[in-house]
Amino acid sequence: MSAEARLKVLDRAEKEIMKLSRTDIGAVYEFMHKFRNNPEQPGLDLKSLHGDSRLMAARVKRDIRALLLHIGERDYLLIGVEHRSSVYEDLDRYAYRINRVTGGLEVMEVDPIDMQPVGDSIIGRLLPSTPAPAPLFSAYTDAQLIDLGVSEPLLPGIRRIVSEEELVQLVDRAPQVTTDVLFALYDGKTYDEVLEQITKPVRTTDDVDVDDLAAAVQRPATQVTTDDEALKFMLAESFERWQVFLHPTQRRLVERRYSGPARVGGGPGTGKTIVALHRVAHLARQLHPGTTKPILLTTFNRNLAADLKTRLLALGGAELLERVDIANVDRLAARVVAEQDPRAPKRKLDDNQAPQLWRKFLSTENGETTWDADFLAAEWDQVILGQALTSRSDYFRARRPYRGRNLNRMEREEIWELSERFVRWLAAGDSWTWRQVAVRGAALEMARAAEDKYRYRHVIVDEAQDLSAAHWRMLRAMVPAAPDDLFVTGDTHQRIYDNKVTLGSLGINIRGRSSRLTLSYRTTRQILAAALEIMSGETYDDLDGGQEDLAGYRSLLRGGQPFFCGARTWEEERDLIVTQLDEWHRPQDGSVAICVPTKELATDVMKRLEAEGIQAVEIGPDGPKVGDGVHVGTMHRFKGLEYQRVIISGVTDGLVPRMMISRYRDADPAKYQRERQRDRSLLFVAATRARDELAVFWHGAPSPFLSSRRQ
Ligand SMILES: Nc1ncnc2c1ncn2[C@@H]1O[C@H](COP(=O)(O)OP(=O)(O)OP(=O)(O)O)[C@@H](O)[C@H]1O
Repeated sequence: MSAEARLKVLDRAEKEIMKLSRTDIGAVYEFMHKFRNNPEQPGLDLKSLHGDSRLMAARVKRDIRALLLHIGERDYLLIGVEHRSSVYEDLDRYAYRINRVTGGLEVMEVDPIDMQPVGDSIIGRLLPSTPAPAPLFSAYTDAQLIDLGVSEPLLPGIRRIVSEEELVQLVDRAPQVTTDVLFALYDGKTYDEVLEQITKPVRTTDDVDVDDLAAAVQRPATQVTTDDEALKFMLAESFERWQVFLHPTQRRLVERRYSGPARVGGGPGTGKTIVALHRVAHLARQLHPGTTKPILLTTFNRNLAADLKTRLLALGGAELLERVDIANVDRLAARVVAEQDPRAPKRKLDDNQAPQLWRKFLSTENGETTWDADFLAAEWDQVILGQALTSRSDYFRARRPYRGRNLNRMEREEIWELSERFVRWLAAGDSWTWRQVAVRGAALEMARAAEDKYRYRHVIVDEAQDLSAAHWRMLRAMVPAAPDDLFVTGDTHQRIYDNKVTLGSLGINIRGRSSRLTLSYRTTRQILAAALEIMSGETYDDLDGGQEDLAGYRSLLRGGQPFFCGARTWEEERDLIVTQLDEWHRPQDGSVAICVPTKELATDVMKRLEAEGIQAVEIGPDGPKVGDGVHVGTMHRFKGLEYQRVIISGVTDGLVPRMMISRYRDADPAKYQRERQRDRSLLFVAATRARDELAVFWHGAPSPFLSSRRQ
């Protein structure tokens, strides 16, 4: 009798498939189609493997077999792909278990002779005869390790591990949670820290029945794909793992139903953007079909928005893209204003021109004022626009944190007057700043919301740390308060624009719906350690008035130590850059980037590369101009990018942090601290763009942020 079957693919099998040749991947793809149509068709030769009636093998092609688990009735799970000889030789080496902590299904290989996981035999050979070093995990009992989520069948092998090399071998094919837990303990985290940071986020809330495979396959801890999209991607060579397999912690955040606004934090490279993209796809699947765009996906700047669009297309295709509005937040505000206020000024000025504009305004329009232009510019930018204050009485009542000097009522009256005149003066030149556009956009959207007019059903925000109060007010007003209304991802350690907010005070209550990702997929442990050193000694907020740190932030990737080197002069430092590129064999395929603090240095570096016959490609506001070459850009441009190798150059005292901020040191200590923290974050962002290798150069004295390099 023929009957269709449901076939899912376990991530473990998917990894094995990816190691096959393209022709064999194609054969697996064909096999899956045939199997779904009728698993009993004779050509597939489906049979139970001795030892376990649920474990089955089927024919993919002459020398390849699929290893399957029969979940129940017509449900099967592809758990491995093997060459025929190995399938029939050592069938007992496969073990599958339902993890009691995560409730997920775990499949692993165990040794046929002594039922120990593969790797033990190698470990056995590696063990020196005398004297035996202490096993790495002897401080923990079996029960403790199991409580942390370690897979039980692997325990005997784990007990014998005495070195990092053996640990790496054992965890190579171990389930994800086991790997995470063992590495965290190995890194020196305490039992309680691991329990809190690694186990708790993946612990299932259901009662786990260790025989119920069907329930286990449904849980997020079992990483499966339900269709053959992944294989299609692989064949098209556009496949990236994140498109299909999320870490259980990530998946939980994506699929949860939140009773209101929710926030996901976490260090660089932990997959916040990936989570935001999957969240969009998840929410879109639950919407009624239609032609509208009920979901907004927004971020801080233009090139990041363009990148989100490309990635969302890869994840869900044109169909998903059609339901989602993607725009950077300033463009969104400009759109709102253009739609509702056609008389608004046309020319939009960069916010950091404000001090210069105030100076010009005061000298041409108001010769007699005693106020300092920088002070007024900061008061207008940070307090009036920063808090999106639209009336005189709001300004009289406003708290002015971080502004140093107190202002009495009369002084506020004067500043408000001057600000109004300044705005009129700008408008007379048909100009205003982007911050003004955002404030106007927020006011217009709030007026619409007061009439129950909303633009979206769901709003997803990436790079949330950089949005201003006005941006948040506008976004809040674009979506009605309801479950799953706002979902925001970001990392305050990477705040590189001067916008610090408390979401609660802006009508966005994330209390109790805030989570953090801790596993970096991008950077090696060695690079992470160097980047974290840059951040030492500062405190960071959690976007809601509290503090946040990077506790538990880690990576399973390994590589060489980052290279730090100083030169005497800028000329010599450029020699260092060329030498470093030579050492890397001058790759010009877009895998290397050079990051510098200023535009002038970027121009100098590009000239030097060109003189060397190396194609230098500038990273502009929309990202690198072309994909090839060696990319060169200022630190601000690096947000959202990722390279195999990165050189950060010009990390010199006076450039990082910028010399000009020292004028605030006494005049406005709070501003000084903020600016210094921003520059530190810029360096942190730059350092965490590197996947495999990082080199950091300076000339003269190194930046104070490289404290351990200073004599
Ligand atoms: N589950 C996953 N499987 C495989 N790769 C992943 C996964 N999650 C994230 N990645 C990869 O890790 C890298 C970083 O992801 P992403 O850009 O989402 O991190 P982020 O937290 O937003 O980083 P940043 O804060 O630095 O912008 C990307 O290359 C992404 O493809």
